[in-house]
Amino acid sequence: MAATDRLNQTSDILSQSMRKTDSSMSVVTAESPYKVSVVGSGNWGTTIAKVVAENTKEKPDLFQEDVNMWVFEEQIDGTPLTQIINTKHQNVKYLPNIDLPENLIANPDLIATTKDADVIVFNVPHQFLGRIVSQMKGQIKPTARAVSCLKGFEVGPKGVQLLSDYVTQELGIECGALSGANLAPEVAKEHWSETTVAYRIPDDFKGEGKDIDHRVLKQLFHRPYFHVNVIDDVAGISIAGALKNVVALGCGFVTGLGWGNNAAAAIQRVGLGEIIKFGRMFFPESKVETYYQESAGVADLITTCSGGRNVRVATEMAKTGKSGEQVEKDILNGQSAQGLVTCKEVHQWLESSGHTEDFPLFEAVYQITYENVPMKELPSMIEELDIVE
Ligand SMILES: NC(=O)C1=CN([C@@H]2O[C@H](COP(=O)(O)OP(=O)(O)OC[C@H]3O[C@@H](n4cnc5c(N)ncnc54)[C@H](O)[C@@H]3O)[C@@H](O)[C@H]2O)C=CC1
Ligand SMILES: O=C(CO)COP(=O)(O)O
Repeated sequence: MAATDRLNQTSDILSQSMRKTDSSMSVVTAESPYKVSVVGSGNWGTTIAKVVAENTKEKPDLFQEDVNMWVFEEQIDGTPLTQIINTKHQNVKYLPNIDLPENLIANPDLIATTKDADVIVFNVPHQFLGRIVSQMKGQIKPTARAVSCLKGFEVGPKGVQLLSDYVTQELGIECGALSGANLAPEVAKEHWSETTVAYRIPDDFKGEGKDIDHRVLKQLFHRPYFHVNVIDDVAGISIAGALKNVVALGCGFVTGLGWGNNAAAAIQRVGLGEIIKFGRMFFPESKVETYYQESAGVADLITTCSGGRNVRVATEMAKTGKSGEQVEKDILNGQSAQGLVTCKEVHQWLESSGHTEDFPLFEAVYQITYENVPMKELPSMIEELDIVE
């Protein structure tokens, strides 16, 4: 490329990035500031609630300051967790040693937390979502909008469904998604990271200043340490977020066996291929570029396989020979490794749709986790099934 072309290209990139900064910093207001609630208070639930509450405090023209966070109540040394959060302003069990904003208010009553909300941010391990939304039915504002920060799928009689679509179907409100390379402990410590928010503007959009749109979502989630890109591809970011947890289990198996970085990289390579294939096969509306351009794609795969809970659980499974469920209990102190649930659900779906052989890594992870297939068989399972294909 000629030097002048390179110069022009650089100046294009710079002006694009300046436009990006401009739009993220433009003033966005609402006719009536939006009330935001968070459903969930685990490791990521509390971290996102912190992010959101910091923004609502700084933007009174757009959001009501107080953010309610629903907490699945439990006693910590005889004191309710909600009481500890509201007095000590720390979630001592799921996000210890992180100070939370005082305008973040913990509440054990799900309906009281969400009934007045204009924006509901869902952030619970996905095995609990069904029960939560069934309790919320008919109890929230019909005009509310939602964002799901969960990573997983709903698999049932209707096939495989995105969790955001499940929320929309069950509650009748538009639901987008937030997903990215975001290990909660790092975001909570305000170490810089990126994320992707995806949201489709619904047909009943009430207009700028009256309803949630991409600019409002950027204002809600973007922080100096948490950079947000807002796009339309809800399916792409949700598929990547759910399936990277399955790949991370595979990565943990080879790591725990002591096979080193080459093996871990091989699992991630195969995993990325299967993630993209899954998206194209079952959610053709998802965009392939989302997987490599967005934080929710390959970047999330890398961070999770480097240091997430799923890779840690699988590594420990390999080292101790214990089941995934047992290791989760032993090392996560009540947190969840979602790959254990997701690999089972993905298997159910692939089996019922006749596609197990198209996804040898996902299938191998399932068989190792639940059917006692030895981990050392993993390379040959991927290879043999590749040959069948
Ligand atoms: N932790 C992380 O680094 C990240 C997590 N995610 C995703 O966010 C979602 C939420 O994860 P975390 O907040 O980390 O949760 P977590 O893994 O910390 O789970 C603990 C939470 O589950 C709740 N819980 C336990 N039993 C329950 C029940 N029967 N009903 C309702 N809630 C119950 C606990 O009260 C606690 O709030 C998951 O889908 C996860 O994959 C996404 C990005 C980062
Ligand atoms: O989704 C995550 C990072 O983006 C967290 O991954 P783990 O659940 O494996 O910790």
